[in-house]
Amino acid sequence: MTTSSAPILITGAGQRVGLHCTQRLLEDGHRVIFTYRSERPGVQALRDLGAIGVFADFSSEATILAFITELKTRTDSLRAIIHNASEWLEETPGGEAEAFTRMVNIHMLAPYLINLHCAELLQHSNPADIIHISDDVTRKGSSKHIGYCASKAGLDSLTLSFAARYAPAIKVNGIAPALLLFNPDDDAAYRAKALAKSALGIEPGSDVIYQSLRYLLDNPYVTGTTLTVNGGRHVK
Ligand SMILES: NC(=O)C1=CN([C@@H]2O[C@H](COP(=O)(O)OP(=O)(O)OC[C@H]3O[C@@H](n4cnc5c(N)ncnc54)[C@H](OP(=O)(O)O)[C@@H]3O)[C@@H](O)[C@H]2O)C=CC1
Ligand SMILES: Nc1nc2c(c(=O)[nH]1)N=C([C@H](O)[C@@H](O)CO)CN2
Repeated sequence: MTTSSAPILITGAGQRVGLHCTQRLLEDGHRVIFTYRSERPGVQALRDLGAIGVFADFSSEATILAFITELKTRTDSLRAIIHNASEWLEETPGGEAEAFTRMVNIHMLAPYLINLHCAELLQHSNPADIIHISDDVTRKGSSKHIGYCASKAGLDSLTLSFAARYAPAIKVNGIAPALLLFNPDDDAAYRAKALAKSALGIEPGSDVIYQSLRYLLDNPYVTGTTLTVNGGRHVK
């Protein structure tokens, strides 16, 4: 399989899923530009592997536009754009509106503005892809992460709209995972409860997202689709 010389852009790749997928894409022979907000060991590890790290804070229109401007000084072409950056915030007393606004900006405004302003960078790639990392929770809602779920549902809508707008030049798809990786502070009771929610009952890790990315990048006949990667939560 020949890989395009144009780099893949992936957001929020300093840790966890984004870090793993970036490492796998580099192993596949892709060039990668990744964004980070915090300087983490994973950021330097990716630089050491030859990836280009660009600072980005997607919490406001101004900082999103500043990133787009900086990106265009680093490349004049892209093979794909993968929107992975995310915050998973619960409703907290007095902090609801601020958290809601942050997540709408990260999960909706950033993909929206980047897709609008950076589609031109994809024009010389064939195939060209935009991939939104969403969440299976949009299927039924979430009583504990109302704003998060709503913002991810908005991202699912962007998948449909941009797929229609950019076809046939650019494929636009989503991936909707359920539990992938626990967080360090998840206790045993939470872990058991989360595992019991799916038919397959496992913590799959990040590679199931890389495998989904690989499928979407390689398949010429899929657009406007959001892949469910949830261990069978919907049949439990
Ligand atoms: N982990 C899981 O089990 C699941 C994950 N998902 C989705 O999969 C994707 C990857 O998940 P995971 O790896 O756990 O994600 P993380 O929670 O680790 O977040 C990924 C990155 O997003 C970046 N980020 C957060 N806020 C901002 C911001 N305002 N501006 C720029 N970057 C920001 C962070 O960057 P930095 O560290 O540099 O600050 C962080 O490293 C996400 O979209 C998530 O919603 C969906 C379902 C389950
Ligand atoms: N940005 C993030 N989004 C999500 C995370 C995370 O750690 N960061 N984690 C989850 C949970 O694993 C959830 O799927 C468990 O039911 C959801 N989104």
